[in-house]
Amino acid sequence: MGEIKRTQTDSGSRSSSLSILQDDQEGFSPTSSNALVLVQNAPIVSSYNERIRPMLDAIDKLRDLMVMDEGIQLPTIVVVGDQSSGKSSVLESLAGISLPRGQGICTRVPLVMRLQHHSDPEPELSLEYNGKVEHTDEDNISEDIVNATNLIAGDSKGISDTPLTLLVKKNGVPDLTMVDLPGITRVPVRGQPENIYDQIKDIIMKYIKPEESIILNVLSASADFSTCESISMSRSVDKTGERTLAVVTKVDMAPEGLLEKVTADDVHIGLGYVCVRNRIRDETYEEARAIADRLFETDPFLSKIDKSMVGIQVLADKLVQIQAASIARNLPDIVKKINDKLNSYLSELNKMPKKLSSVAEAMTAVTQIIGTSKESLKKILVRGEFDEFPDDKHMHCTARLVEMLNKCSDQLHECNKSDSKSNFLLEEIAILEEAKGINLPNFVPRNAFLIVLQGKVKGISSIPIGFVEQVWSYIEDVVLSVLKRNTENYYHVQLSARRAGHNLIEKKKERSINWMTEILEMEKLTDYTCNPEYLSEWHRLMTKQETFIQMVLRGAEININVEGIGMVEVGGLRKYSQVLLSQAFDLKMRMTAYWNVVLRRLIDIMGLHLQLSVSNLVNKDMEMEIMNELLGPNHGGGIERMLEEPPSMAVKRQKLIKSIKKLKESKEVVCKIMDDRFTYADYLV
Ligand SMILES: Nc1nc2c(ncn2[C@@H]2O[C@H](COP(=O)(O)OP(=O)(O)OP(=O)(O)O)[C@@H](O)[C@H]2O)c(=O)[nH]1
Repeated sequence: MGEIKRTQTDSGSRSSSLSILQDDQEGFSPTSSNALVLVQNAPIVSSYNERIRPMLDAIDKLRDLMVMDEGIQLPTIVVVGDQSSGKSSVLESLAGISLPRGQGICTRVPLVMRLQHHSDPEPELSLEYNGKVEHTDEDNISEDIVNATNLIAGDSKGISDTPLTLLVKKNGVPDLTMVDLPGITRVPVRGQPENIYDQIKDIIMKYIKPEESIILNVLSASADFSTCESISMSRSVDKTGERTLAVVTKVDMAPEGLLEKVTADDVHIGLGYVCVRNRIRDETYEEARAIADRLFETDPFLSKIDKSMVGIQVLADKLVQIQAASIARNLPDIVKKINDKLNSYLSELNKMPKKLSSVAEAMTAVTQIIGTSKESLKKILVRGEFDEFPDDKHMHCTARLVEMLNKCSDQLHECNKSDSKSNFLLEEIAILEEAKGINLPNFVPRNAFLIVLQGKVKGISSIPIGFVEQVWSYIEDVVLSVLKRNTENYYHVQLSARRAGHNLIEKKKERSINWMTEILEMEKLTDYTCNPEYLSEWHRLMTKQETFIQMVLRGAEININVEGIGMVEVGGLRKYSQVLLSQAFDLKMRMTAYWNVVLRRLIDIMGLHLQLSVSNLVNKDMEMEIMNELLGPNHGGGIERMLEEPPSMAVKRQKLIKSIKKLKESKEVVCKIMDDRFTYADYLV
């Protein structure tokens, strides 16, 4: 049995170092399962180990917490190599335990191997996968790994990227965490999918891409390194090789020329080469170690290789140092990333709406939503304050509404002017001729005036109706967008508010159209105004009547400028009698004076109606409609439904809570070691 050699330190402690030696011959028991043994170290080495261990433990804890899922990469030694290059054999030698070995694909899932030295002579081994922990021992570990792999990746030769963690607590092992990955193969064997190469490559790339990863490239001595797939993969992510270390296995099978190969370093391995001869077949670790040592001492080719480049101990030392340096280098950044992520998730969670847990809370939320929406709408629709939407001109409502009203007014006035200048008085004459009766000739018949008036009102009626429709569709737009903004966090209220908003505006629009139609009917029915402007304007216009008629009858002019109308053609009027022309002129001037009054009356009243409707909408109708939508008999249960979060929101909240929990635990882990007064730079190599 190999033994662990210890001596008392000055302080009497029995702490172990990383120094790994092969058992010497004296006192060596061949039954030992340990390939590596520890000797008591100088205090400086020992303290180095004691300081590194907490950092490694912290990183391992972060790995267990799956902090990598949050996009925080951890320093990891990743073991890659072409199929059967000897990856598992190297790990076995480092751990002193049996792993599944053999020809063809053995490693089919990422195997996270955590080696931890512990003082108890009894090793403790456990496997963790799919959220469970299984305890095992050295005799069964190989078989248990195979079984666990089968459970994760299936019984055939398929692979999976679900990791399997093997924790080895054993006296004398170096404190190392490494991930063994499936070996690269181009040709699928029976039971393997056609794209096996791509699958393996994807897993390997995922692990070796992060800058924090150290690549342990396992190369068979007999292989041409430059054609190894694992070399081309590692070089694709680490061009200079600064984070790649090469282990050359099977040196016993191809010793010749190996020295030249590793010294030439054609493939740019920045962290250097270590040549090893692994345990094969049923050799014990001790036998294997002795054979390896002898080989590097006596083989004519291998003995020429510098001793700092051969043997498992050298590999263990290098790995521990590289690992420590990598952790020390990356730890501050990891701490920062954990803090940054945690803060950003916390603020995201805080920004999310509070999850409603009772009807009272839901009612309060609805009241708040309605209150806020009312205030916003009062500001933009009634008071003309647009500080909530400074850059969105569409929401500067009072300005937009008055523009619509002005446009409507322009259209109405344009329509009035459209009386053809060439048909001047002809329409009036035609109506007068049909409205004549047995009565005195110098009275303008009222029915003739009403006929002209009705025609004119009919002619413009589509303009105010169009205006009403345009205004309400604009208000609907504004109201729905304010409601949407204020209900964003309450899915069901948003739906109800939207429905309520739409229904309400439809009702208001219908009322306005009915009202407008009634106004137009009123205008058609009666010619009335108490506005004195009508009479004064008519009088003013009538002062030109005599002159106009004389000019027409004289026949000297074809075009005459008529006050209030402009230039008109009069050639066709000469044939009519003076009485008829006088009546027609009178009728025209009455209508001109009165029409101005009608148009102003329409525009004024449209403006006032609009203000009243908007004010009612904002101050009472909207609240009533939304409440009715949420609580009314047809849509009961609306408030209860508010207690359910929309699925997307619930998923997001759960995800955030989970990530925050993970990051808080991670923060605790790193805080603990940051508190210990390490100077991390001390560990940089
Ligand atoms: N002669 C000799 N054989 C070795 C050495 N290292 C490994 N082998 C043998 O090579 C074969 C493959 O070794 P593994 O350790 O299973 O290789 P692997 O890279 O882990 O294999 P996969 O994970 O399946 O790709 C086994 O039969 C080992 O015994 C060595 O140094 N010398």
